[in-house]
Amino acid sequence: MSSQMAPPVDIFDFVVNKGNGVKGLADSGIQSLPDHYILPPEERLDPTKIVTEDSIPIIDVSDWNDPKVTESICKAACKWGFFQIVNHGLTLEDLDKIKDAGHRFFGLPNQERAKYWKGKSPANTVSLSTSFSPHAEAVLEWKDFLSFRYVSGDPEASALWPPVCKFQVLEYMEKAKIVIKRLLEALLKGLNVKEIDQAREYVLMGSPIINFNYYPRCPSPELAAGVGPHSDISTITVLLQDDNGGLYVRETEGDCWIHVPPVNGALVVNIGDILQILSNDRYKSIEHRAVANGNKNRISVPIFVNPAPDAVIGPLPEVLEDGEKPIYREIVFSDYFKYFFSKGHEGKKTMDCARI
Ligand SMILES: O=C(O)CCC(=O)C(=O)O
Ligand SMILES: [Fe+2]
Repeated sequence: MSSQMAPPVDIFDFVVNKGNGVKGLADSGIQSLPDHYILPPEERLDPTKIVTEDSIPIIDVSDWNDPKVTESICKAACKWGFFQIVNHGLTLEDLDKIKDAGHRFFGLPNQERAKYWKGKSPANTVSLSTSFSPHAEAVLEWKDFLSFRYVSGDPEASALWPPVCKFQVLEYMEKAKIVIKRLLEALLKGLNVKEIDQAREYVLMGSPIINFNYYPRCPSPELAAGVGPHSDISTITVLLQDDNGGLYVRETEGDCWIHVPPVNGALVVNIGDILQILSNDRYKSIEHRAVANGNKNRISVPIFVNPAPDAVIGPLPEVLEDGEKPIYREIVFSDYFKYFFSKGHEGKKTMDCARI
């Protein structure tokens, strides 16, 4: 089908305004990467800056009650801001089902996907977009994403979300929620917080978002950004990647990038800006980026464990109880969220707006 179609003349209009996304572009018969996606050389991932000897920890969480598990999680959060977990309770089948659901959605014809395009979607809680902030970016990112705001038991979800994937998304979220709570309990224990009550739950995980990130096969992946360098604004992010690889994490010291190798059955966990703020910089929200693949479509499924929109975020009293000075002022999560999306990806600059 694709080779018989003429590539679009106005790329931005086709991809962004018409809601075909970069998936529509990849299917349109283009042979080379359009200028809109070509990064200036200094912004490309420099292959000489990829570290291979270091690796982020892989933590076996089969016994969440083992103090060693908590210790490994908290240590990794301080040192790397990133780790992978295995034996977390989600089965290989659970993980395959959610990735398959994402591929089904992006396998729909352009006009079927476009029904969910941002601003046109039948539901407030689901929207399809491309790149990051296409109207604010100098160069577009080679990525589409379908985003679901998850509210347990929400009737809108089963009525209006895309039928090809809605039940799998809801089922995955229900199961992942258990893992998320365990992770947060461990991480908060390391900050002297004994118990996560309802008020704390509202702040830590009041409004989770789950995405299907879709990176279609890319004509020149080395020239493009799948996702440019950024840190997540979440409390934590729990990400499922496929076996293509392509996720890189910035070294805590230095300017090199560490590949996060796909590990069968693992989930990648990273600390987001909100938990860095709550922990007054004990835990690190680390910059990362993703590249598309030259041979295959890549999918990843992050859950952004976000605070409720009106939650007020600042360093936790338990962290400051020994007289430590707060590094951040209090912010309302929805303000932080809006600021993040008002510009292109800019590494870790978003956090500066909260710094005292
Ligand atoms: O696709 C990936 O591996 C990473 C995506 C990511 O960093 C994000 O969606 O925030
Ligand atoms: Fe991210």
